[in-house]
Amino acid sequence: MEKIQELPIYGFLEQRLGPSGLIWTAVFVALIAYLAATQDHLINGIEVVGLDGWSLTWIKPKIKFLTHGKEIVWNGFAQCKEGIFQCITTQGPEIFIPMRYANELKSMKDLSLAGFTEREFFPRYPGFEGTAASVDSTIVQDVVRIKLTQSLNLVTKDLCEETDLAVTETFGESRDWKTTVFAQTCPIMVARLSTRVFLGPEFARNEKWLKIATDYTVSLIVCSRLMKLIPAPLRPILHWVLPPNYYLRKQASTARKMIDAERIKRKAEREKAAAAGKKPGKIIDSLAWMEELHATRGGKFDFAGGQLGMTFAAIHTTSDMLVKCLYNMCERPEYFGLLREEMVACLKKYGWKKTTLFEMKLLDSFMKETQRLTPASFTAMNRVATADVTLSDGTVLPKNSPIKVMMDRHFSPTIYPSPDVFDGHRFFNLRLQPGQENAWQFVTTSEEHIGFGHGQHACPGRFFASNEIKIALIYLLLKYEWRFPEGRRPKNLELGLELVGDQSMPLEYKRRNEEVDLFSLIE
Ligand code: HEM
Repeated sequence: MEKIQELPIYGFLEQRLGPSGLIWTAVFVALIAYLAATQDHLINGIEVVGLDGWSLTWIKPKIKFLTHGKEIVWNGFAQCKEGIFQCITTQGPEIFIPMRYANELKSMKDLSLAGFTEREFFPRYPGFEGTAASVDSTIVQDVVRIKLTQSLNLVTKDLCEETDLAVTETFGESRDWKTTVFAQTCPIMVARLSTRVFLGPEFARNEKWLKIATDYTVSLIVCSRLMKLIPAPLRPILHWVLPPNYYLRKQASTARKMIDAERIKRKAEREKAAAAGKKPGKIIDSLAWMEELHATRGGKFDFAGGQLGMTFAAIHTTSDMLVKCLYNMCERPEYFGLLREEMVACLKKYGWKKTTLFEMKLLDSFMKETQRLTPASFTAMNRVATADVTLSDGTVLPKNSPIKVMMDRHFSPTIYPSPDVFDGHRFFNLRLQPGQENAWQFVTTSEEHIGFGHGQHACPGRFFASNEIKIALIYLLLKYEWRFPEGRRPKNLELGLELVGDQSMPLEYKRRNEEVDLFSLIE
């Protein structure tokens, strides 16, 4: 300190600012230096696009990305060699890679999805347990990939039963036109259907749980976005005082109490059955599968976090797809007749089976086309490189760099003629080509369609989601007529590269006579 006091500048500043002003200036300078030293740096060797100049915290380009993300990324793709570039997204500098690399990237062991989750969804902070569970263990992924997918036949009956109840309770029996903001009612309906399979009928009808199941995802996304805007060194302090984070912690803690109580109840029932020398009744739901995998694998596992994680992955993604499908049908009402015809023919022929849903190929094509043009995000396969990764063209993705694959091929005229035009029959027709029957299903991922990602981490819940969406649409279309109110069309919300179905669009609906008695078909 004595040395500093000897400097001529010290005397000058003390005279100008006074002793307390001097201390505040020193604190301010130290903070700026700290922020500059800890901020994300541009990635070496990768072309930069969309940047107007250097910035200390990237706050300006981060905000610009929220409003102009798609434009920045599409321009970068057109401008840069091999279409690979970096730009500042809401999360700092990230590398964008065209879809033709999807096969090359899909199983690279040095590209980590957990690394992306760490970076994007803050699993180490309280309240974010829903993302921590899938970073610290693979139980959630395996429950979905193995147990749920193998049990699709078993859970179809439960799904139909719950959909029947939920749709009737939500939309009623009126033969007069009524109005609903479907994007608001849909997540609650999807939460109920999914919860029936994740946690059983009691939870599916428990309003407290359904509120958590629908709200937690929204809270988690809001908190993650907010945290991303805050410079990294300030996050460990500021997250405690941000009101959305407080709400997120509260939701996670309520979920924990409910899941813990359910586990205790199930354990007591197992013990009671054992004491009576009986075999405990078999429960078929995701909590039971988590218990089963945990018992064989051992180690620590957060069951409440696991359930929140499933909810986070499943509900808003599925609901958004349903909303966009129904908007696309109202936009092209001729499809209502065509789709109903297919649904009725399949149901009459097969009843409620997994094959019934597989045979609804026009519906499947309509869903895949909806996802091609209006995916939840215009990028997928989000990863972080855990070592330097060299691509076939020689491009090096440096260790620790975050990467995203752009959905550019979804809009390529060589793969999809008239790519900007919605064609509900597009994938139906592609599947008619010899040898292509399974290549263009809604659940198939490829270098030409990455709506569910691709490769090792491709969405394991897509088989369940496909069935759930089809069953919901069967009930919604066979039981009700749907239309847009006069003169109104939905406007999807674009935020960065994300695309959410219009949240305030009213839809008109009225009860119609279904051609088959859906309830009596449930075996
Ligand atoms: C239409 C609905 C859905 C869409 C659009 C969707 C989309 C995605 C995407 C794009 C990924 C990342 C894939 C990648 O990085 O390669 C993903 C991962 C995942 N999804 Fe889905 N998803 C949906 C429904 C579901 C459902 C219903 C579940 C659970 C039942 C689920 C569970 C998961 C899980 C656990 C992961 C992480 C996989 C891993 O860590 O390897 N998703 N999903």
